Amino acid sequence: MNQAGRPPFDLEVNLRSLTNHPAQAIFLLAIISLVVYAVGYVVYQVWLHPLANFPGPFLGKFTEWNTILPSVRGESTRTRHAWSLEYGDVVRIGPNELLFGGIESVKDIYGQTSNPCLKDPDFYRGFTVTGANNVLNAMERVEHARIRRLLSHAFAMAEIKKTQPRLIPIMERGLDVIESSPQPVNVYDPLNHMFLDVVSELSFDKCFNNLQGECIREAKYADDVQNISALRGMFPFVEWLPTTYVQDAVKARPRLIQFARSRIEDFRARLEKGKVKEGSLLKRVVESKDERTGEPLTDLELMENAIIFIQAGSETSLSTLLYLLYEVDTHPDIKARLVKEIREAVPNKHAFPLFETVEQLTQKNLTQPVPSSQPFLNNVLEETLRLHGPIPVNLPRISPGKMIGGHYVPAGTRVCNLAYTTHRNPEIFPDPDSFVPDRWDNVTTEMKLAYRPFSTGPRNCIGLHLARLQIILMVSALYARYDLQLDKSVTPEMMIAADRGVMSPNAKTVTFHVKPRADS
Ligand code: HEM
Repeated sequence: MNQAGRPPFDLEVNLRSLTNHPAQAIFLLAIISLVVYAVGYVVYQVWLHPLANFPGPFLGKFTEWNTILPSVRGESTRTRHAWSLEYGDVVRIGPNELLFGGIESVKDIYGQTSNPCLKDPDFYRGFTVTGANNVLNAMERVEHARIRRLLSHAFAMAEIKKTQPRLIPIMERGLDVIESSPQPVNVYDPLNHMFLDVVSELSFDKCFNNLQGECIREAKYADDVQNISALRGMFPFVEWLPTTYVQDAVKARPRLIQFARSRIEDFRARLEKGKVKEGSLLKRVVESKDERTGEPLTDLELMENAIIFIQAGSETSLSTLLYLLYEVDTHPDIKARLVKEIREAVPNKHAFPLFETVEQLTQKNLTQPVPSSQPFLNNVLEETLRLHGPIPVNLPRISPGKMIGGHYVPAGTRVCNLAYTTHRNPEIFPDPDSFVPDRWDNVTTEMKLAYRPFSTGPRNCIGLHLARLQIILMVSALYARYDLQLDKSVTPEMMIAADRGVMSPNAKTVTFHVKPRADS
């Protein structure tokens, strides 16, 4: 007996007892192997892995949960930004994942190069409802280029301008709903419906009519499905989770497919009868043939792309417009300048402006070198997109094995550079958290590199002209027609962005007093 009153440890006796109880022995062996494997795994990941020399949070060196948990909590973008501030320009945030924060790496990750970083299939494969490819989720360069070529003509600014006779009546309807609502009015819902109506008109060639209370369920199917797209890609088993959020998305998918299919069939039927209206985006797409194969998009591809336009093109524009109105209203001097500029360009408060009327407010005046006399609306929009662009989020790519931002990154490593971080670089954008439209009077090379609300390179936003046109038209029409005043109930906390892939005001409540313009 030892001092504690226990018999001394006898290895031979213990081993003999294990041989007499094989089940216990197997269990013990399994536990020991597991512990050895776990210790070996952690030692390898932390000290011997090819990414071991990059700094970063300790958990991230050996577990994906480091990035998964902030995503599930809707805190992915702000958490990643905080890591960049804490650890520097290159951070190892996952076992096989690097987060870049400097502008040098932007072109290496997202730019047009002979050895590009392609989209991460684990992330993007969930962005399809039928399994067919669309322009957002096509991973391979050749396949993506084929779809993009077929779509790009329809999305060129010249074509987008031609859609105005179809868009403006929808926008007018949106204004009517806002104006006729009891005041003050939460503009979130009518503007959300309006952008969904606009994008459905262009994508399916038939408006949802959300503003009139139609197709609300169908628009929600698209939203529900989108909520778990990225999660589905990374964890295919997520659909088994019995939470309402996930199960709503699972139920919505077949309904969305059925709805989209019927809309495409309806479009085909109208096309055959010559009943499709002019300025139809979908008509342009259907007419496009691949210059290599001579083939157009298949009906399944048409459907997939139409759904992606709805998902990518509504909440993004909505969020940008809401933040612009909020920032302008909370900066009275900026509001006075912007309203004056718009009312001078659009003197008739009863007419809805055409884009051509206000376009000069969005372009630099090259004959006028005095910065302070540059168009102000453009600066206000750029500054809104810098601070509140709706997709400054994780857009993961895979390194093919190359130098990125001055570091060699092995093939297969997941890489990303957040626009959220480059948009807040204090050396490029002094006083980065303040809303300062005038900073866009003097655009430096660094600002051009850092600023990418629509991303950059071959996978940048195909809808950027449409986004700009509809936001500029709405801002111009709102300030030309109305005296707007933010209601006191709207607090900065309510405007903090919810982060669900698209960032938009979390409270979904942005209340304004909207009165017809007082002056003549
Ligand atoms: C202010 C509004 C918008 C912003 C800030 C925005 C931003 C972006 C960004 C950052 C990307 C890159 C996504 C990635 O790499 O995964 C993107 C891609 C895309 N956007 Fe937008 N977007 C806006 C509006 C629109 C609109 C109105 C549409 C169409 C109706 C649209 C359709 C798309 C599509 C289809 C892609 C995928 C392009 C590709 O991979 O080739 N977006 N957008």
